[in-house]
Amino acid sequence: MGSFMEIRFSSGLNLLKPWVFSAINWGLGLNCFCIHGSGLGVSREDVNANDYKLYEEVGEGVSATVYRALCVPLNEIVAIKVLDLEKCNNDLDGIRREVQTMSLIDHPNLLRAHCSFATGHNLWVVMPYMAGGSCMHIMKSAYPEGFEEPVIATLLREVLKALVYLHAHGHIHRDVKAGNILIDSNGAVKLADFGVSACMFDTGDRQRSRNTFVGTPCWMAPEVMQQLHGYDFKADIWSFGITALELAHGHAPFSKYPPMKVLLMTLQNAPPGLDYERDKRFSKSFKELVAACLVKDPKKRPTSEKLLKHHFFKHARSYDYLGRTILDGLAPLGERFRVLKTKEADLLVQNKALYEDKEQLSQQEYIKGISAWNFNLEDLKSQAALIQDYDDTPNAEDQDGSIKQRDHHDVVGSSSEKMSSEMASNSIAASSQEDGLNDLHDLESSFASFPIKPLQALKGCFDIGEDEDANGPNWKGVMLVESDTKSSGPMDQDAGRREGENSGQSDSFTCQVPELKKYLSGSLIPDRGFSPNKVTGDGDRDFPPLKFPSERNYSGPLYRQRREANNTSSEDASEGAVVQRGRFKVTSADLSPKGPTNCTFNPATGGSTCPTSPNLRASAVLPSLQGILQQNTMQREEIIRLIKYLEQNSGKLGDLSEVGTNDLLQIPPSSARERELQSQVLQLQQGVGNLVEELQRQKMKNMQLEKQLNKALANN
Ligand SMILES: Nc1ncnc2c1ncn2[C@@H]1O[C@H](COP(=O)(O)OP(=O)(O)OP(=O)(O)O)[C@@H](O)[C@H]1O
Repeated sequence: MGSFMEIRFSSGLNLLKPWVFSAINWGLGLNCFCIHGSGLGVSREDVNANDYKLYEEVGEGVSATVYRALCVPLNEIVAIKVLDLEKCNNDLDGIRREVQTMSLIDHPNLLRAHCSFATGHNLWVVMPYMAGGSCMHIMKSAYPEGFEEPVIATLLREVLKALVYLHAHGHIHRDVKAGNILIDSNGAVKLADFGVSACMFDTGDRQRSRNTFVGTPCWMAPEVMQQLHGYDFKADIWSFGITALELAHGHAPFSKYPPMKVLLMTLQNAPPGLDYERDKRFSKSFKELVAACLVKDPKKRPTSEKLLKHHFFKHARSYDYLGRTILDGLAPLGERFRVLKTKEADLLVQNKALYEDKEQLSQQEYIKGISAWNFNLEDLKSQAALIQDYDDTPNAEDQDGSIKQRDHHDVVGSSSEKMSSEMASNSIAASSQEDGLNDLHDLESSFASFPIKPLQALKGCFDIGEDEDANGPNWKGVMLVESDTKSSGPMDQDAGRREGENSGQSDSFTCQVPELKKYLSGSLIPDRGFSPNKVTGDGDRDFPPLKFPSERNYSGPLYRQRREANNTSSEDASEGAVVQRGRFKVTSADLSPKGPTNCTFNPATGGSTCPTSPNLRASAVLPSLQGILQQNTMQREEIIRLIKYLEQNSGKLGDLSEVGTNDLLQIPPSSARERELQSQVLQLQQGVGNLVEELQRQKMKNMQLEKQLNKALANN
């Protein structure tokens, strides 16, 4: 740990108002953290606010404002980060960590604090003034489409040197992003913001903090999001890779999506990367570097030390190159910051109708790329509720070189559009709601049983990170309420990376539907009565599993509407496709003309293997076709009977199919049994939906056969 020293606060003071607590520790007991031999060249134990003259604002974070300032005794320009301790609520540990780390680090590529002290309910952190500002601000002001490769190589190499140092000292930065890469007037690069950094050697609470969400969603490594096994310094390598993409495109991948969607996309999709076609302007070595960092399995990511030796860094220049290129002609930092702030304020006004209070703040913070975005459960629930089916192709879009206009303005605009359209769809589902905000609240309350670890909960409904194994899809029943929060599958999707990128796939979420063995083979009516337990079972199966792509199992009416709308899916209707649902298997080959003979109908399976031909004789075809028709009619009747049966046997099921899953979830389950029953009812509901879908499919098939029949009759 070298010079890293530990400064502890008295835990007995925790009940005090945070800023009082901090002022005591910063202002009295520990005074200020002064750096001996710092850039200011002095050691002062008695610094206070009177020694500084604050000038204009040059930056803003979630709980801090940064000013250009003059250190009067030394007549030197500095930056002062003013943290409002009242706003920080209980995150004193984070502040302490930041100040502590900033005071103790000693590396030319890390922003070191000169000193810090409490004044009123603020904490002032005095640091070197980085006149160029952050890379994010520079891009927003002058390079909305990102930097050229030599600039990126130069910036990244400096950042990597900082990471090598931090990692060697057992620290994880946890918030590597363009907004935290600062440049001084000469082009020197420093990684800043240790507000969420963590020490690998920590124990107790601090160790536990590595099992929490920390960072900014777009830059956050999958293992950080997952909260399963904790994470280590490799999380910084992922963020470093995302930062590389950010510097290349002017925005981070997925930056236009709401936070929850970003989390899910990061977990579910192939890792983002530079596209060999669309990002032609970048070298192969850059693409390789990004690909090496953005591997989902942290163990497969290189260390910062190894990465520093990557041949991509041969493109790097000395830092004064940055001064001559990207800083050249830029307005003073304060002025740039003011312009950007005005833009943001205008957009806030425009979007006021869409966002209110917390939601607005949260969304805006997220859009600004502020670290430690508020990941509280309520926010996550509402974000999750706003997620729509994956009908878009985020990867393709994010990697599309043609869509690189994301300055702040555009990002806010697109997000708000998305939010509004998502709210609109949800309000269709919840018909009684008057506006988008009400929708949001209602949707939030509908997540009464949303488990504490949201992403693990989502495993239950989105099958996060679990690939289908070689033997077929993972065939877990949907258990929204009682989902197994422990299970996790292999996260490494490297193999699929290139396919994902090239096809622009969206990697739709899939909801696994429960087993319906009894109803998809043999009689449609269960012979030993209907037992919900059987449905949830995971026993032997003699039929191919069903998957409903892009469906949320908790969206009530919306879910049903979507499925109904999809009933005429191309899968079933298209010629040449193999349609396989339980015992029904129809191929285009089966329907195509083959010859006058071999016309068979298997009443046991109901499957058609009956060829047709212009020369076919009606006498040969008709009995089979009539048989099929009859079979379909029977099946239809059976399905209807089954629906009635289910309605009778599960009491409220008839009502449930009307009210939707959301309403179900609004009733807080008081016992484990109740929860179990609730999840069984959900499964039953899905079973019914499943059967209805099957019925529709049969209808379609019927129609096709009728057509064939008519055609055959006409030919004869
Ligand atoms: N020493 C500095 N010199 C010049 N500008 C700075 C300096 N430190 C910070 N800034 C500017 O202020 C912004 C906010 O600072 P900082 O990131 O430290 O605050 P924060 O509250 O931790 O923000 P966040 O959590 O969003 O990263 C930075 O993005 C940068 O543009």
